Amino acid sequence: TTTGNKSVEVTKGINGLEKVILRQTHGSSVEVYLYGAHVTSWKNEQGEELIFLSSKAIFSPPKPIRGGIPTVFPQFSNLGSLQSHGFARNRFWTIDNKPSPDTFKVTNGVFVDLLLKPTEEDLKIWPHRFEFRMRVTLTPGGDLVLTSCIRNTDDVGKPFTFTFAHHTYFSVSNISEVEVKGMAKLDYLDNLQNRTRFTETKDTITIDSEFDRIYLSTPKKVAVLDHGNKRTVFVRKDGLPDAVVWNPWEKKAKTIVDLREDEYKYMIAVEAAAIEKPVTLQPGEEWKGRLELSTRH
Ligand SMILES: O=P(O)(O)OC[C@H]1O[C@H](O)[C@H](O)[C@@H](O)[C@@H]1O
Repeated sequence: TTTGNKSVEVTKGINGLEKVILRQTHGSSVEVYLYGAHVTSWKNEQGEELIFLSSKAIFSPPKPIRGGIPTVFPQFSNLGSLQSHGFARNRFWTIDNKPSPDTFKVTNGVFVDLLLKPTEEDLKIWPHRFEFRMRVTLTPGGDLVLTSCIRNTDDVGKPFTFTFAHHTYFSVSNISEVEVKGMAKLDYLDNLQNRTRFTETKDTITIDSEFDRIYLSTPKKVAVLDHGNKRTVFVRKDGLPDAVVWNPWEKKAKTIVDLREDEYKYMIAVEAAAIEKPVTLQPGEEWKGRLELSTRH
């Protein structure tokens, strides 16, 4: 355990892209790139990396960063006419130094507030004015919390509808050592079978081939156990009823240019999402979502 001061540092990351480093007194840290509001690192107090980042990740716009926590908005996957997973993950966000005080609850963690607003170019592909604020917090105990607030700022009276995911890639010792708990008896849409709906029969999910499912209306708490390094990450979520579980496995991994061939073994994506029931916002309305990742409880 290292001790130091808690801090927020804005610095240059890979390829000169700006990133923010959050540090807590007991040694935990988080890194988030302004490009995509993309978390690329979360370390516990022992300095262990909890988030998977591809060794072949391309930090070069417009390519989204492979690994970390991409922000999927306003469209999950190909469920619409936009590019896969929408555009929030490959836009430059800004640091919001003055979020309105009622946007996020006061916390005693270290945090940074990020903001995305559509450009005129964005409005051509998705004609809706919005403000997407995301607060990235590292709590005193080393938990990572992402709080999102999306507001319809359209003044001509048009609602809009979106799907959403925090596409979290967890770092694991080996995929064969991993269990995901919390999906027992839930319905899911299988992305590998045209999103056909099934009901989960197993209490615990283990993965030994390509896996790509949207579990529907899951509990607020899901656990990702890694027996290889005796670590469990607890995923807590609010406003994000669904959970995507994804591993490309060997064959699909070979088709992903920014993933090393064997790296599918060292990752699992467990994504807090709102997919089955898209969110609609009337002008002036806002939506809030929350994801909390913890190794302690
Ligand atoms: O390659 P990307 O566009 O980043 O998508 C990566 C993956 O994201 C989600 O987990 C989807 O369920 C998968 O079908 C998709 O392959």
